[in-house]
Amino acid sequence: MRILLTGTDGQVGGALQPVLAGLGTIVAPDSTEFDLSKPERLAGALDAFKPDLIINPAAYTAVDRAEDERELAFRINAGGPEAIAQWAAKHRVPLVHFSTDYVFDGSGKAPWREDSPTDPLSVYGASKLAGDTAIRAAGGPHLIARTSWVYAAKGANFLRTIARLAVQRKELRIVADQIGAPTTARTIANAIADIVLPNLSNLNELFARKGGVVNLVCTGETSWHGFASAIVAGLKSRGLALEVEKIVPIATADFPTKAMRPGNSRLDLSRLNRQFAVVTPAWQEALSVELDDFVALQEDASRAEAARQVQRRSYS
Ligand SMILES: NC(=O)C1=CN([C@@H]2O[C@H](COP(=O)(O)OP(=O)(O)OC[C@H]3O[C@@H](n4cnc5c(N)ncnc54)[C@H](OP(=O)(O)O)[C@@H]3O)[C@@H](O)[C@H]2O)C=CC1
Ligand SMILES: Cc1cn([C@H]2C[C@H](O)[C@@H](COP(=O)(O)OP(=O)(O)O[C@H]3O[C@@H](C)C(=O)[C@@H](O)[C@H]3O)O2)c(=O)[nH]c1=O
Repeated sequence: MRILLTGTDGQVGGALQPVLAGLGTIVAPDSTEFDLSKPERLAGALDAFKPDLIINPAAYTAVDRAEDERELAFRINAGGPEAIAQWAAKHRVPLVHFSTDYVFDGSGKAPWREDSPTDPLSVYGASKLAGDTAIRAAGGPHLIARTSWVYAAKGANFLRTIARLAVQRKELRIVADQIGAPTTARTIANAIADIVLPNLSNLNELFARKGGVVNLVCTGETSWHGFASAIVAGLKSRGLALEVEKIVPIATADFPTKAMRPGNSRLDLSRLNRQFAVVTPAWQEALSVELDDFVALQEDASRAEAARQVQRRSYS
């Protein structure tokens, strides 16, 4: 089995790589070898890779920057996935792709279902929705896992932003009126593995029956303020020295950003639970696992830095 896995420098791709190891040959091209912003080149690359399964977490994820880079965001998030999906449909190769809560307008309080009406508020959300639509239109066997608020111990994400700000500032001001489910890349990777691994020999048939979009997030809900507060409490309880004393809940209007973000990002997990018998951990439980990893990485980095300083002193 040859698996083409994109985005392994990113959070979800990085978490998927070890989970899929041992299943066969994993081809993991970087963004120069398999550049989604050049959709016209992807079919040729796929002809050469000859994958039996494609998993595509690569994406343009800079939400605010996308407002100024609309064309690039659409090429990477819509044009690239469209080209991959057309190749996959033509060769009957199953495709796993990822979508976002930002395809919704964030109205109301009810969790969004897979078939709820979409109406993105941002260029990023619109570009991801265009990717989802193109994959469905290509008509091949596919699964689009729609997730939200993704983070990991490594990478560019909210956990690492808050950890950095918490050592720099006495006060953090964090929006408390956007509600969703923080989700670790590890949770996503494990769920995809639970779906894919037992069905490797019949993924086309599985995706034909149960494919399409499936929501995939940790269980429970919180606001970004609730998430930040849990991150800070978790870091403190693990002995990290932080400056922060106060985490002030604010309204979205008090934190102006280039891109608009949905107020209601709740995603309904019934389809994941029923169709795939996958149950994800509570967001607090997943956070605890990730914080252990984050703190271990910090300690490794401090030890490496201390060793470098000793070495520098011994040379001078
Ligand atoms: N992060 C989040 O909060 C959420 C993410 N999602 C979706 O989940 C998926 C995974 O996201 P996540 O792992 O967090 O993303 P990351 O931002 O962590 O990683 C993105 C990856 O995409 C690659 N990439 C970017 N541009 C290109 C390109 N032109 N061609 C090929 N590869 C490219 C990056 O490579 P390089 O480093 O070389 O640029 C990187 O490996 C995406 O589809 C995203 O839209 C959904 C909801 C929430
Ligand atoms: C740093 C910071 C952010 N915020 C707010 C801004 C925003 O509403 C919220 C999250 O900010 P971020 O910019 O880190 O997150 P953002 O990039 O919007 O995260 C999104 O990324 C894309 C890729 C997705 O698909 C989404 O599911 C979601 O995870 O926190 C504060 O209120 N105070 C702060 O100090």
